[in-house]
Amino acid sequence: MAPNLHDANSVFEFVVKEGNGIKGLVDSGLSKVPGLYVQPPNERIDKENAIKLELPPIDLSKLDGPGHHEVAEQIVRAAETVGFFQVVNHGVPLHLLQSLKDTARKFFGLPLERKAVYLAPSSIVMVKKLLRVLLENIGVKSDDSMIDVLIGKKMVAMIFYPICPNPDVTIGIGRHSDIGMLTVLLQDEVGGLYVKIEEDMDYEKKAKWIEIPLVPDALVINVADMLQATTNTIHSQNLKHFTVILMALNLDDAKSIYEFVVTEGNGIKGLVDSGLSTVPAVYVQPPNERIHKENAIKLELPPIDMSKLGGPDHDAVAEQIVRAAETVGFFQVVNHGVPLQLLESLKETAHNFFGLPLERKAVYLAPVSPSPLVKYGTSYLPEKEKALGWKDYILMQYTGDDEALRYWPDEIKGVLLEYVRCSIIMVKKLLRVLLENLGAKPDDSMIGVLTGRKTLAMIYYPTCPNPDVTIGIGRHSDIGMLTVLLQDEIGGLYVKIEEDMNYEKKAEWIEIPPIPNTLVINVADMLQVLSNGKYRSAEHAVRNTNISSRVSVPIFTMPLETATIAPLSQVIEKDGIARYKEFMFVDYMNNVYKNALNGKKSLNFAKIG
Ligand SMILES: O=C(O)CCC(=O)C(=O)O
Ligand SMILES: [Fe+2]
Repeated sequence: MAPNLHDANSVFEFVVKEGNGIKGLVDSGLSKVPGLYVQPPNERIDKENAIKLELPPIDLSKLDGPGHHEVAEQIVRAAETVGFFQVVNHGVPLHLLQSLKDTARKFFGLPLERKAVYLAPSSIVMVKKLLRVLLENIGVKSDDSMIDVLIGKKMVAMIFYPICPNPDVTIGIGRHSDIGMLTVLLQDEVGGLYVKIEEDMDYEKKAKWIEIPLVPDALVINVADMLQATTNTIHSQNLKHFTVILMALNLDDAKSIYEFVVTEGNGIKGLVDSGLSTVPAVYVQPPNERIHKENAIKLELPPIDMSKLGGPDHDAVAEQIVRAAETVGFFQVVNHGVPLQLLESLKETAHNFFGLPLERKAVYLAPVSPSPLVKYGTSYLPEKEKALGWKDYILMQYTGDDEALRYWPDEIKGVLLEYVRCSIIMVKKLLRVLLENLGAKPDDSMIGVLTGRKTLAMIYYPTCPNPDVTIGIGRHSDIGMLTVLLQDEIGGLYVKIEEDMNYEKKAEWIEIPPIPNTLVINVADMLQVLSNGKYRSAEHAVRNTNISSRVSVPIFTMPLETATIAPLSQVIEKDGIARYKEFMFVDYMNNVYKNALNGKKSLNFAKIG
């Protein structure tokens, strides 16, 4: 129902209370602005009284080079005079600016609950640089923590100015200054942003306004109240306001979600933090990929006591390990040699890491990571997966302590190194038991080759508003030898039941329940191949929950890339047939990594027949 345009109450009700906005008003087909929107003459902007800002855009790329002083001087001059300037080569990707404008237009056509906003990390980096220059100029040595305080609060907005039938009498936003430190603004190609000329601005012409002209690819920066105050009273402690460019996130637009989550590296955590209440369509799994809790039973195998290996109960414990590897392919271990205190720190460290500001994690995104050993991301192969997984991760290759200390993120490397050191001892013991049972006589060098490659991960599964339709990690088997997994108390790890598993009940999944102080161990593909299929590299997946976020910390032990893998001769002899061919591990790995996760299809590469 369109409002009666002569009745201010009815207009107010329609635009403000019902939330139709000015857009709703324009869409209802009005030809003249309602009285409520007519500004008193002195609040209007007369275009005749305006001049254009003549300051050329400032090239921020020069800030890090020999031109630093000159550019810094330009920034300072602009901040001291007009208080507005424009920047190019600002580090915010240009395609992002375009998609921001596109999304902004679509955005206002969407129902309210489908709107979410996020900060482009690159814009924060730029603001920090500008602020540093401006503070240095007034003699303030700013450190990271001071800058973080000054821009601790970030507000984003997206503003839509509908076409106006009488632009001479209306105002989009009335005269004001911004309250924060610095404002970053992206304007589109329509124009209309004016700065009021003050007497001390030294403009010859008797103009009232300076128009900020349109410069392609530029961002507009303006000094806000706190920076003006800061230049006088820098020690004041309550300076925490700052406004920054926003990015609009259209939750129905798969491309925009992908850019936000994957390309910019906000991850699912960023998505959840932006306050969404339903899962975007790209995360909704086809029904047959979901885990139905009703179809699951709990693993009833008690945890295996690793401390008994080598003692009088050795054979009984070895037997438990072998049985578990032959049946479910998953088991849990206690007295595993990894200090319990370390398990707690690992979980806490994982939560802390994913809680870091985006800039600290996004440096490890694959295209920019300082080392191929470290990779931060969300789905493993997002460009190939039909529906994306509801998780974020950081992956690290272990190639030795020195490289780990040098390249792994500072916040996590200490605990992870200790974890891999203690775990590998246990993995080697398990492997020895499992290989000896097959009739092999594994020496240290064989065990060394088979576990030569180690990949660690910290995985973060954010709370999910619709856990019944998403998947944290889709069905897959691990590719290496044995996986060690620390899971927290939330649960969600499920193993797929196969026909030959001999479960009486008609269940589809076995849940691996969290048990304090234990580690989960599972057989991976290479061990299935070596055993000629005797040990089961089980298909597994992770379900999300809407109760809490979950973390897990796996170590994937694998053969060296150059290792030749084939069923052990002792087993072939006994079986009378080889079920898998001989191949180099690197070829197997490359084949898996080029495809999206797909149950146990990975093993087809090695199958004979
Ligand atoms: O997080 C988990 O519980 C399992 C993770 C997993 O299966 C994997 O990363 O391969
Ligand atoms: Fe796995």
